[in-house]
Amino acid sequence: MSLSIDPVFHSADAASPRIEDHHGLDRWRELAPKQQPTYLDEAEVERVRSELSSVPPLIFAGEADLLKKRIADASRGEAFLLAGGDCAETFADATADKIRNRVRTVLQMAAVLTYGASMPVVKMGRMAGQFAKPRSSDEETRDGVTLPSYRGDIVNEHAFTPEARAHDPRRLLQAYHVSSSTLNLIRAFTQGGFADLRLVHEWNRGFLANNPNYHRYEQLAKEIDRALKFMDACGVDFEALRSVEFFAAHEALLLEYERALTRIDSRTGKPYDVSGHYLWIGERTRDIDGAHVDFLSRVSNPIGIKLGPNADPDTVLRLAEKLDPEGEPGRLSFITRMGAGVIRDRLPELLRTVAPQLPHVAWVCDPMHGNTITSATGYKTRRFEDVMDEVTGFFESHREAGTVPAGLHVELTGDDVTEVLGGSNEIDEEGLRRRYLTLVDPRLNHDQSLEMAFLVAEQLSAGS
Ligand SMILES: O=C[C@H](O)[C@H](O)COP(=O)(O)O
Ligand SMILES: C=C(OP(=O)(O)O)C(=O)O
Ligand SMILES: [Mn+2]
Repeated sequence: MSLSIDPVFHSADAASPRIEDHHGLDRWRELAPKQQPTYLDEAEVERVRSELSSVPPLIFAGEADLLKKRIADASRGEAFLLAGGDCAETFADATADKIRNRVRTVLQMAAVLTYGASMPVVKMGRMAGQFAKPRSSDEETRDGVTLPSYRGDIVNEHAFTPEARAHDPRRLLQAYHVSSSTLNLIRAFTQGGFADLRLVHEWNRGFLANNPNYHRYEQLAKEIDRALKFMDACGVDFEALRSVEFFAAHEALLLEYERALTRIDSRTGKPYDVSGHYLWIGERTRDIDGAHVDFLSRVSNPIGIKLGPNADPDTVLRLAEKLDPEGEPGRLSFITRMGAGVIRDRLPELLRTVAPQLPHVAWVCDPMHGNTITSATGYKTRRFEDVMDEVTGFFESHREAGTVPAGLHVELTGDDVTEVLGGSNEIDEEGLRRRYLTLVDPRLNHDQSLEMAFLVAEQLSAGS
């Protein structure tokens, strides 16, 4: 990933709705956007909007274009996309250790998947901007007290007090600065030697040595070991494998934030949302005539759309027409999140009806959001076996339809949390109590993430 940020962005017309809006970047304001905060101090919002409109971009438009090329490769089956990270990043967890652990987990998974798929893996973090959460309910009640729901650190604080839960526009600025320092460290890690393939392989050996299911993964691990020794013997330049491309992704939910961080790229004259390389529209905000689809149709980044079990072919085709009228390779990905119980019913129909008309769109599996349950002990959780079953259903459906399974999008952390049931360490309902740290959805822990990578690598190599 290029580190140079060329002076190519004009922010002049990209900031305020009062200035002529050539690109329709403020049209969303007329479309009653869903899931937005309610700010009481409009003057403060205006100050924040104005400041965010003049801060340096977090990414360079050329990087977003490069990612489009990589996603186009994935849509053709010439690469595999791996996106992973927290459901909700927090300001408090933007520490060097936690960022390193997440990047390391994605790199470790990617190394295994690269071998399994015999293809490059496009690495992406739900990181450096994943701070805004859509919620099922506007309010939360505890012991008879009702307060606004937590909507992510960019909106309010998780603590259950009226002050903490108030929507504070200054958090938009804090989110920008935390994203900036997170992305800075990600760039340092991925360009500075931390991503060295030999190092990543050593970490994977360490994971396997301690894994109770070692025998399950032993064969693949030995093959990777031999492949690396073979590369070494052939004189492969491992120095060239010390840095990797790593892209930042988040849900484009808070349109005030995304709008203020949109700039005109002077190379092309087109608007780019420079808050992250890749932006997706969530299941709750993907209405065809809604504000989110309108806004994202006007920026040139690669875009994802979440598709739940109720997504019908006609809606999906209309979304594609609006968001990607030119059928630009890599512009659009469909992130399906159906649920293990229904993916084998719902996905094949979409693949049969939609995929032939949209051959340039990448189909990605989010096996998390359709598989959320509440444990008997009261935790919002997921079963590792359901998550894996959805992944298997995804590969089966694509195999049967003759279409390309282009990637995986998962909620994970690099730490040893106990939020998802199962995996080889057999976290059970009681075990959830030990280290349940997420503020919204349950994440795979480090070991569960790697187990997933080994299991997916098997499916990828079976399909190749
Ligand atoms: O991450 C996804 C959603 O924001 C999350 O699942 C919503 O959770 P809720 O149903 O608890 O509001
Ligand atoms: C909100 C999310 O997902 P979805 O829109 O698919 O529910 C998410 O990815 O955290
Ligand atoms: Mn989530």
